[in-house]
Amino acid sequence: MDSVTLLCTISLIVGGGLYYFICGYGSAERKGKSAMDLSGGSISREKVEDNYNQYWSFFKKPKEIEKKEDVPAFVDTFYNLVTDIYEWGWGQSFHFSPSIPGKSDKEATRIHEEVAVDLLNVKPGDKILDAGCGVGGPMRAIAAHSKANVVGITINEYQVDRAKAHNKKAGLDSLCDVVCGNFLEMPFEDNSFDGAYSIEATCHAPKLEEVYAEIYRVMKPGSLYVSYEWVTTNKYNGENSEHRDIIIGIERGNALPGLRHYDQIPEIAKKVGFEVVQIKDLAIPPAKPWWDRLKMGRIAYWRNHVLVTVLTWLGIAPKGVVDVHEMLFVTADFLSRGGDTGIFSPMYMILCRKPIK
Ligand SMILES: C=C(CC[C@@H](C)[C@H]1CC[C@H]2C3=CC[C@H]4[C@H](C)[C@@H](O)CC[C@]4(C)[C@H]3CC[C@]12C)C(C)C
Ligand SMILES: C[S@@+](CC[C@H](N)C(=O)[O-])C[C@H]1O[C@@H](n2cnc3c(N)ncnc32)[C@H](O)[C@@H]1O
Repeated sequence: MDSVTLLCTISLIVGGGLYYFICGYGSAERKGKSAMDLSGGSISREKVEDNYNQYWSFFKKPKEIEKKEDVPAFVDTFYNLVTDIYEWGWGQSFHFSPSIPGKSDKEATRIHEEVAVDLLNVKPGDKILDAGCGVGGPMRAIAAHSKANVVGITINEYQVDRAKAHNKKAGLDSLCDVVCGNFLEMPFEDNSFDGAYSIEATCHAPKLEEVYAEIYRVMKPGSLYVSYEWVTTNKYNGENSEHRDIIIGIERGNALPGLRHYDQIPEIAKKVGFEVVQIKDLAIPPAKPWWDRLKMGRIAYWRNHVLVTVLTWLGIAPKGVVDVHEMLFVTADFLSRGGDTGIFSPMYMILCRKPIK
């Protein structure tokens, strides 16, 4: 073989390998978003790093994030920064679910979503609300399963565009609609929904009573609302510094203005007028650990870290994406520790009814 042929062969092998490493490798749910597409959502690429620093500045002045009016902007910035990385490394459903032996992560995710809508007793054609819908993974599973019309709301405009594109691609745009807005003041009529749900989203509200009251307002009397809440459990001890570190780590890596204890959830629901029909921590055994998926992904996260660093260095990914990825890397560890110690659950389920007056 002459040297030119040898060089071409080596370049082909190295190039092919690199292409597979960057674009091809990954589980089924990761396909669709490649590392080459990582962006800062609606933020222009030169401002990603600044916005990441701005996100952290909220935690330097913790009182800031207690101000109701500042929280939506802080959450919006967070989702501009993380949405692409979530889709690339997790899929279109931005939540956890208990592991199910013999089922893939994708199947376990879908089952967790279907459980929610099954609790709502909705009929085909009913109109239901998804408060904090992300890029619509749950919305599409729920619409396909129940044949209900789902209207999602998210504070993040980039997610609205992503969700609409996914709905269309899945052929579900006639059942699914998405609007950009704040779930603390929704652009919907009183008593207009036949049911409502939120999956790991209301934890972003500075005051849970405000989002519950708003969801209550738009629901028809007699209809049901189910939420999967992020909470601390009875195992959490505020005097224990390890516990405190884990919870602070979870709050900071997930744009949370402050985690609530699970006893507060039904109290708040009753305060806004709901009847509490059922409460259950879906993370409790015999449910299998929801954090197994995070732990099992560790090698892939290292690979992702290398990839994101190289892509930023080459100028393909915007500056700042490496920092965001690193923040999520650290968060994954805090979340796993929250699961291992049992002090935290991301799936405290509450089912409520708006009474018929
Ligand atoms: C409900 C919320 C989000 C929950 C989860 C969907 C996300 C929480 C932590 C995220 C991730 C952590 C590690 C990332 C990894 C380093 C990267 O290489 C690929 C993406 C991750 C796995 C990422 C995916 C989404 C999470 C699991 C909150 C915000 C209320
Ligand atoms: C972790 S994601 C979950 C998304 C979706 N439920 C899922 O499981 O894929 C939280 C969602 O809540 C939305 N959210 C947070 N605060 C909000 C607010 N004030 N108004 C509207 N949406 C909000 C975010 O934009 C994001 O879409």
